Amino acid sequence: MEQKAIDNQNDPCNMVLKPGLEGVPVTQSAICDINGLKGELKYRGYSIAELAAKSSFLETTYLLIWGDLPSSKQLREFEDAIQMHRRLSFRVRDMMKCFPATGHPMDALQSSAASLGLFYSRRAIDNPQYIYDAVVRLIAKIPTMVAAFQLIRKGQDPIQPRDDLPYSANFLYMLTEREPDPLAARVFDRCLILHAEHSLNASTFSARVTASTLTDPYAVVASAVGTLAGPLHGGANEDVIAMLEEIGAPENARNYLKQAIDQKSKIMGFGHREYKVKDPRATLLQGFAEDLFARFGKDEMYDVARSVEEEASPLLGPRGIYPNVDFYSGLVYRKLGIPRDLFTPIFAISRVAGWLAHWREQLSANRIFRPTQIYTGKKTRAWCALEERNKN
Ligand SMILES: CC(=O)SCCNC(=O)CCNC(=O)[C@H](O)C(C)(C)COP(=O)(O)OP(=O)(O)OC[C@H]1O[C@@H](n2cnc3c(N)ncnc32)[C@H](O)[C@@H]1OP(=O)(O)O
Ligand SMILES: O=C([O-])CC(=O)C(=O)O
Repeated sequence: MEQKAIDNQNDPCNMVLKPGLEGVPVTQSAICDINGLKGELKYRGYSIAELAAKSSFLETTYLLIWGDLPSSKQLREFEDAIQMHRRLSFRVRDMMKCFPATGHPMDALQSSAASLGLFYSRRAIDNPQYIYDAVVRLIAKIPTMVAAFQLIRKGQDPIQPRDDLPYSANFLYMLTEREPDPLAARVFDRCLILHAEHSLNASTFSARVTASTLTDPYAVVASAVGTLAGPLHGGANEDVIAMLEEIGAPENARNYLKQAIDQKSKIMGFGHREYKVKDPRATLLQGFAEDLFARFGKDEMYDVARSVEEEASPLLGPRGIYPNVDFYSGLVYRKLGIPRDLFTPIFAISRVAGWLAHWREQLSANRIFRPTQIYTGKKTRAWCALEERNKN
C-alpha cells in the first residue's frame, strides 16, 4: 500500500510543472513580506519607507539577520566589528590584481567573495560566534572588494578604508577617492536599505539552495552574486540606462516602446513576478533621484525615463507591468558618479544582508533542496559502436 503511494507520487502523469516555480511556496520565512497588489514591502514587519527614512543600512542589516532592531550597544558593537574587518588581506588584493581589467565587476566580486572561503574555516556553521563573524566579514569586505576592483582595473592600487567614515560614506570614498557630500552618502545608504532584501527572488533562492547543502557562507554569497548578475534580475539596472540612452529623448519613448512590444522584447526595469503595480522601491528611488537633481543638477535621462513610464502605462499597465526597483536606481547611481557596470555590484553590497538572513533562517530548519523533474528524454537506447556511427 505504502509502495503504491510512492509510485503514484513519482508518476510523471501526476506531476504538475510550474515553469519558474511561479506561485509555488518552497519555504516558510519570517524575513520579508510583499503585497504585490498593493505595492507594499516590509522587512521583519517594518515598512520599507519608514526604514529608508529612519534607519541606516547597518541597522537594517542587523534587523534582517537577527530579527529585531538592535539596542544602541548591539548596534555600536556591530558597527565597530564591521569597521575592523573592512580591510582585505594582501593575498585577496593580489589575486584581484590578476583579474582581467576588462572583466565585469560582478565576476570579479563573485570570485573575490568565494575566495574568503579559503581563509576562514568552513565547518562551524552551527556556532553562533562563527555565524556572527561570517556576517561581519561579508558585510564589511564586499564593499571594499567592489571599490578595490574599480581602482585596480584603472591601473591604481586600492585605497584603504577610512576608519573615521561611516559605512556608506567610506564606500563612496574608497570608490571615488574623495570624501562624499553628506547628502550623497545618505542617499546611497538609503539605496542600500531599499535593496537589502526581497523574499525568494532568484539570487536569494540560489543562496538558500546553496545553504541547504550546509556549505560555508562564502559559497552561499558567491552563488547568489552569480545569480544576481543576470539581466532578468539585478543586472537589469545597467540595461535600463543603456535603453534610456538609446531612446535619447522623451519624444522617442512612445515609438521605442511600441516597436519593442511588437517585437516581443522586454522593457528593462519593467515587470515583476510579485508586483502587479509600481514597485514601492521604484517610487522611493525616483524621489531620491529628484533629491539629488535638486542639489547637484538634473540628469537629462530623467525626462526620458519619466516619458517611458508615462507612455508604458497604457501599453503595459493593463497587464500589471510597471517599473521595478531597477528602473530608477541607475539614475541615482549615475548622479553619484558611479560607473554603469558597478550598479549591480552595489546591489550585491546591499543584498548580502538579505542573503545572510536567509542563510541563517535556512540553517535553523534545514532540509536539502532537491526538487524533481519530468523526464522528457529518450527511453532506453541500444548502444551503437563508434564505427557504426561513423557510417552515417
Ligand atoms: C531586482 C529584480 O530582479 S527586478 C526585475 C529586473 N528585470 C527586468 O527588469 C527585466 C525585464 N523584466 C522581465 O524580464 C520580467 O518582467 C521578470 C523577469 C522581471 C518577471 O518575469 P515573469 O514573472 O516570469 O514574467 P514573464 O517574463 O513570463 O512575462 C509575462 C508576460 O509579460 C511580458 N513582460 C514581462 N515583463 C515585461 C517587460 N519588462 N517588457 C515587456 N513585456 C514584459 C512577457 O513578455 C510575457 O508576455 P506573454 O505572456 O505575452 O509572453
Ligand atoms: O523579487 C524579485 O524577484 C526581484 C527583486 O525585485 C529583487 O530581488 O529585489
